[in-house]
Amino acid sequence: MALRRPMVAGNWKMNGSAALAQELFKKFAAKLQNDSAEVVLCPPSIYLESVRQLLESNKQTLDGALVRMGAQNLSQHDFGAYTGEISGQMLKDSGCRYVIIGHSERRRMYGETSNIVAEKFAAAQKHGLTPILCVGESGPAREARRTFEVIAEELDIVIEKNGTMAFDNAIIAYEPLWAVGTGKSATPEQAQEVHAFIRNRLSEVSPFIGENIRILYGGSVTPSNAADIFAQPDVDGGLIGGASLNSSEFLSLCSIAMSA
Ligand SMILES: O=C(CO)COP(=O)(O)O
Repeated sequence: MALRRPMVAGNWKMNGSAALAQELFKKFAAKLQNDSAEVVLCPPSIYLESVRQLLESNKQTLDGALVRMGAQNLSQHDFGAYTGEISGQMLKDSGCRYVIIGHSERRRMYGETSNIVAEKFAAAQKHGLTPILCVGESGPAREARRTFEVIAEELDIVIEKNGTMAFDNAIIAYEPLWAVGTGKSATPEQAQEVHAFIRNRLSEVSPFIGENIRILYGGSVTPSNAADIFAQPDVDGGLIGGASLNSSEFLSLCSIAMSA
């Protein structure tokens, strides 16, 4: 059995504040005392510096806990005339270890095609960031029994452009669109089924990667449904939206992951 350390990553989306970061760190210092799960904060880019400073100033109190920082997006380009964009190198310089790639909100609302997602995946790795690649089917696709087809397509484009070995340093998040922000999470069985499919697909090319890659579930995770979802054999934690904005709920989710 591979030892995959569970991860709880908070995707704040366009929410939160420097004050929320401070509140979270106060609770981390009191309650996060072991490294059996990894905790990642992905605030809006403008707050990365606040979180970086909090990570730095809480080094002692967080001793034993693994708290890290990620961004929500990056440019596929290295530099240049791309107004409003942020490069992988800039995120790396800001202290990020992770970056979310291909979130359904970006695919849907900002025209990110699977090709762009694959380029962003490459850009992240080029600059020493670990991509958290989001995949997931829409409600109609699930109803039409096209879930596996959609997931396979989204994965395969990234594999084709970057090679399977690129997944040696990546995380995948399964986020069904019908569960994101709807209050209706996937059942533990639905999540397990898709996670196993993703793991098997990667295992076909590299059993090592299939066995070791962490696959997070995202979509309406709360402290009341997390334990059953995180307990599934192929679920390695969660990518949390709404509940990551409430420090008590987020801390509960971290504790649940630590005992999963
Ligand atoms: O999109 C998500 C995380 O990236 C999930 O959002 P919710 O937890 O708010 O459903």
